[in-house]
Amino acid sequence: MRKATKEILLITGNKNKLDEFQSILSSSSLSLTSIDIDLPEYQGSPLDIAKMKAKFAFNIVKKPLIIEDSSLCFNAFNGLPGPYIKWFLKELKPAGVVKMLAGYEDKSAYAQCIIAYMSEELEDPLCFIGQTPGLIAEPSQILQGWNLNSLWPFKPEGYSLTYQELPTDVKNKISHRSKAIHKMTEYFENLQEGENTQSQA
Ligand SMILES: O=c1nc[nH]c2c1ncn2[C@H]1C[C@H](O)[C@@H](COP(=O)(O)OP(=O)(O)OP(=O)(O)O)O1
Ligand SMILES: [Mg+2]
Repeated sequence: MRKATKEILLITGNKNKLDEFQSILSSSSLSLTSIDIDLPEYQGSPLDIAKMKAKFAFNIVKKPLIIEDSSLCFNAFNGLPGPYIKWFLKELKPAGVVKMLAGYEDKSAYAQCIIAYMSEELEDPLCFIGQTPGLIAEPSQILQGWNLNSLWPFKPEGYSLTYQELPTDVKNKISHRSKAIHKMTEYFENLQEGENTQSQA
C-alpha cells in the first residue's frame, strides 16, 4: 500500500537549506512546501533560538510549520560560535573563522541542526536535533573564492574534505541536517501510522 503524503511547510530565507531539505525528503512520505521569510537571528541557547524562530514564524503564517536553525560549535570554545556562526562568517570569512582556533590545539567541532515544529495544537514547539562531529579545516584548505557568507570550514569526521567540497549526496547522508530530518520524518510517519490504525479500528 502506498504511504499517504503529509505536507510539511518549511519557513526559511536560505535557498541552499531548502534544496537540501528537498533532496533528503525526496525518498520519504513527506512532501515539502516552503515560504521564503528571513527569520530573526535571536540570542540564547540553540534550542531556545529554534523555538523562538518557530513561534515567530507561526505568528505570521498561522499554519503548522517547521523552521531550522544551524550551529557550528567549536569544542575548544564550549560550543561557540554555535548559532552565531552566521555573523562570524559574514565579518571574518571562512579563513578568519579558521584562524580563531590558531591558539588552540583542539580543532574539533560539531555541526548541529535543530528543526522546530509548531502547530496550533502545541504550546511549545517540538524539536528534532541532528549533530555531526568533525574538525575545523586547516588554513591551507581554505579555497580561493571561499569568501561567501555561508560556507563552513568544517570537515565531518572520517572525511578530509569540507562540507562544501563533498559531493552533495555524500553530505546529505552524513550531515547534521539529514540526521535531524530523519528524526522528524520518523516522528511524522509514526504519527500517520497511529492515525491510520485508529481510523481502521
Ligand atoms: O550545511 C551547511 N553548510 C554550510 N553552511 C551552513 C550550513 N547550514 C547552515 N549554514 C550557514 C547558513 C547561515 O549562515 C548559518 C546558519 O544560520 P541559520 O539561521 O540557520 O540560517 P539562515 O539564516 O541562512 O536561514 P534561515 O532563514 O532558515 O534562518 O550557517
Ligand atoms: Mg537565520
